Amino acid sequence: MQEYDKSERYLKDLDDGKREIALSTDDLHVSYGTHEAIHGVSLAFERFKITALIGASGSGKSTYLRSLNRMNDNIAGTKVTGKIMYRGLDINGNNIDVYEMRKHIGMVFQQPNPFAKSIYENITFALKRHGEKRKDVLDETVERTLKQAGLWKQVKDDLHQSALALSGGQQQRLCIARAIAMKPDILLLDEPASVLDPVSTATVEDTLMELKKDYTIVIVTHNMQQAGRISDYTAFFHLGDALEYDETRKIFTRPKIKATEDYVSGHFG
Ligand SMILES: Nc1ncnc2c1ncn2[C@@H]1O[C@H](COP(=O)(O)OP(=O)(O)OP(=O)(O)O)[C@@H](O)[C@H]1O
Repeated sequence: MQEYDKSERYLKDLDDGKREIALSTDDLHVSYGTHEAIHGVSLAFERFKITALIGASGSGKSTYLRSLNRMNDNIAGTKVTGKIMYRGLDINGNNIDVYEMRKHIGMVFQQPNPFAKSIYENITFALKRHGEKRKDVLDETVERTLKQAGLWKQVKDDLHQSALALSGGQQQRLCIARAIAMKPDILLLDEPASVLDPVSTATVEDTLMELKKDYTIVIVTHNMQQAGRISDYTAFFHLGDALEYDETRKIFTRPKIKATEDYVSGHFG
């Protein structure tokens, strides 16, 4: 593994007062038992932009992403310290209603994971759990989210069919529709296209480009072309640190540090 100088960090300070920051972390550390996987990462995510988290396997991208809406709370023995700031609130605090917070910060996972229910039920599940019974509101949500996820035309006549009958790419777009049904501010996606074929990947990418009009998106991806195609900003993770963070075109054309250059040019391993 290539050596690197930990002091060598080029983290663009987006939080300069000129942009609207939707979410940020300040000195975030994450440990699994005695193993610290994230060593104090401070990043700010601009509103209505797509930020890609890239880096080699095991560099901590998923661990960091999962922290952003406290999914690591579900893993026994995990400790997260540092601040996660959302709307002026440290959502890593003890007094946070995590369930409520996740309505604002939604997540889509690598494997499409629709419930074994109909397309309609998948999308309306959380709303109904929150007490919404009005059919017109539920119908409107189903249509709106499926349109935003680019799936409406394909499934509008089959809304009461099982979601499990959809293709992998369609299932993933349904999971995106489900994630936006609660109208979150922020969408976290952990390699949402890595198990999909190129055509489905392209449709998911198109969907994300559409969604950034309304949502702030943070996406983990191993696919450099994908990061280059869809993201505005890119953070390069290396051995549990964010080493470089800048506009994507700069990360890909003029990275400031060698570890980033090696990774984006495929010379890293
Ligand atoms: N649930 C867990 N329990 C213990 N250790 C974990 C757990 N999840 C991740 N780790 C460890 O944390 C470190 C970072 O892993 P993480 O999955 O966040 O990296 P990653 O960059 O997302 O990797 P990949 O690209 O392979 O998904 C690794 O050393 C990994 O072994």
